[in-house]
Amino acid sequence: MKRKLDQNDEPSPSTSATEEPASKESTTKPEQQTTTEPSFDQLGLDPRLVQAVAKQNFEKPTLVQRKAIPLALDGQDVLCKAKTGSGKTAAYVLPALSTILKKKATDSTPSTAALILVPTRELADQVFKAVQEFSAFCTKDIQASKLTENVSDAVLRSLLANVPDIVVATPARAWHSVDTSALSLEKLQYLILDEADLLLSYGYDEDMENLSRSLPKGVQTIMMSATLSTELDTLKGILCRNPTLLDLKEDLGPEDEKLTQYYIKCAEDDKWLISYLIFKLQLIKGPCLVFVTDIDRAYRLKLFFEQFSIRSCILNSELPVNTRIKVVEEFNKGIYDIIIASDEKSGVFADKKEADAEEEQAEDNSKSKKAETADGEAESAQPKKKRKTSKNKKDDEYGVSRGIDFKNVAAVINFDLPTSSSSYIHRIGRTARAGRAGIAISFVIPTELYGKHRPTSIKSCENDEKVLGKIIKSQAKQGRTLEPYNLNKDQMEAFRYRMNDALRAVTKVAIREARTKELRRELLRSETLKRYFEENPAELAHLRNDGELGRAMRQQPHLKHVPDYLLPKEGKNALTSNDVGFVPFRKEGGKQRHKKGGKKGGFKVGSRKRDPLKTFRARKK
Ligand SMILES: Nc1ncnc2c1ncn2[C@@H]1O[C@H](COP(=O)(O)OP(=O)(O)OP(=O)(O)O)[C@@H](O)[C@H]1O
Repeated sequence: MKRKLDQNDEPSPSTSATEEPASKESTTKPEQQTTTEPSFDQLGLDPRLVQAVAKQNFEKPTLVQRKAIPLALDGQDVLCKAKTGSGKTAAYVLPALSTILKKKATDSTPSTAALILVPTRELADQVFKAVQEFSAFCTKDIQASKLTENVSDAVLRSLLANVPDIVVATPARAWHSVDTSALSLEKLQYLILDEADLLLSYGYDEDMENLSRSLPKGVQTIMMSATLSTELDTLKGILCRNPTLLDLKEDLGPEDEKLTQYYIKCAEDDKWLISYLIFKLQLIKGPCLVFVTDIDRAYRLKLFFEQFSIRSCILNSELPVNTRIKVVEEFNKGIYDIIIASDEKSGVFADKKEADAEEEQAEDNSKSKKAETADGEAESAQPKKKRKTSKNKKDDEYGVSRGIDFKNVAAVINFDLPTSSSSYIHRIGRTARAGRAGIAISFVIPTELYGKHRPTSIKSCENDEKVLGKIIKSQAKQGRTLEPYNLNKDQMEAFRYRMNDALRAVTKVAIREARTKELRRELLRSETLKRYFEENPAELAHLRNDGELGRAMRQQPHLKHVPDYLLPKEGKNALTSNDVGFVPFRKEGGKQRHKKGGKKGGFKVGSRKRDPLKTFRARKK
């Protein structure tokens, strides 16, 4: 009989494949956790790891950690679905490290015991850092390597010469290392696939198949993701695994929800106007991630913002991986407040017409399989589907909406709506992480307004309304809602000519120039090219002198300031009768909001009472 685990159940080897804990005691509400929930030192982990976890200030294991760690330590294959930002990394790194330490206590022969595969280089970097942090008290016993750079085979061999216990890599780099005999998987005990459902979408099909043929028998497999897709069935087929499914749904009440989601239906050019207002008038303060469809769009928005003196930085697949990692690090340190990320991979799922239908199908399939497994029947191995090589192979190993742990993101803004509900889940998952609050605002172009403003129209938004419908449906399954975000159109109008002025200045030439300028800067910084430039100084000089900044963009200094006369004098009640998600342009009575202690007011996201969008303080320059 199918057995349901509740929050206090310890998973055991006989655990059924299903997991519907409907837990309120999730990571988002640690204070509600009952005393019967295990602490880190009760999970069976090596004490040195528990010490490292304490050093990270992790007070209690999150739901996914409580459920997955015992199963993994017990030697089971696990396929785990848990929400974004719920702590999946520790849930697989800790048991892998613990198993290695246990083995090392009796056998010190060097061997690579764990391979962690991730879809992007940024994620590899992040996971590698997590491995280092968790092994901080056993550095003598744990050697880890990260394989992301396109280095020569000789360098690769030297990197792996010390036979690291744990390797973090993208499937392509992992397979290349195995293929060139730099890495041996003979003694592998653990295979971990993070963002598992994405590995095939990123075009790693062949690499995964090749790797699967190099795995020794009996390797334990852990697959983690925040969304399930049919790709996972294919992966299970490739790896011939029959994992226990942990489908962790955190059944939070509305009062527990830390993520507030809004959508704004507006015309194509209104997006630019509203975004300008949001940032210039500081309707949102704190670190923001702005997602757009492609690289040109990102530079266009950046140049548009620059004219209003709104500083932002860019993240895209064209930038070298080290630059991308640096951008994320600097954002996490608070150096930048706005990242404009082109989520080129959001089309991964959209490429397939029935993406969301497939996703739902996958969930249904897993449910029926859960029932089978729970009844004690062995789940039949998936018939190997003919796997097409993904169109996205040409893409770099880049991804920003999946897995990257941006810290303290106040808001995610879908300037361009993604084209599938899965992409939406991962994008908004960059905020409200680890129990923190956050908001998501998505622009939606109504069908009748699509293509009406050619200069700002973009193909990916053609079906925004349809996609919004799917998003609302998929969020409703998690008990979440999206609310319309109401703006007073009349008040916005006063700013329209400024928006148009700025938009007109951002020509195609200006965008191209900005794009090349950024690449040029990265080339000049490149360590790899240092030697080349030493030998070819003329080329270096040429690169340095090739183009001045902003040459192609008309400079309009007057746009940098917001004149007082543009700001409405009335309070918010005079502006609208609708109070939901309303953006007041000036606080009632014209007084500015100050925090206790006399500091200038900001907002705290996630609380209705302190809705960031309701506590605006206009910046007058
Ligand atoms: N037990 C814990 N207590 C407090 N913070 C935690 C705990 N576990 C993880 N975190 C923090 O939560 C954040 C999110 O963790 P992580 O990146 O592992 O989430 P994730 O589930 O893998 O997210 P995604 O699906 O987006 O990849 C990290 O900053 C991490 O340090």
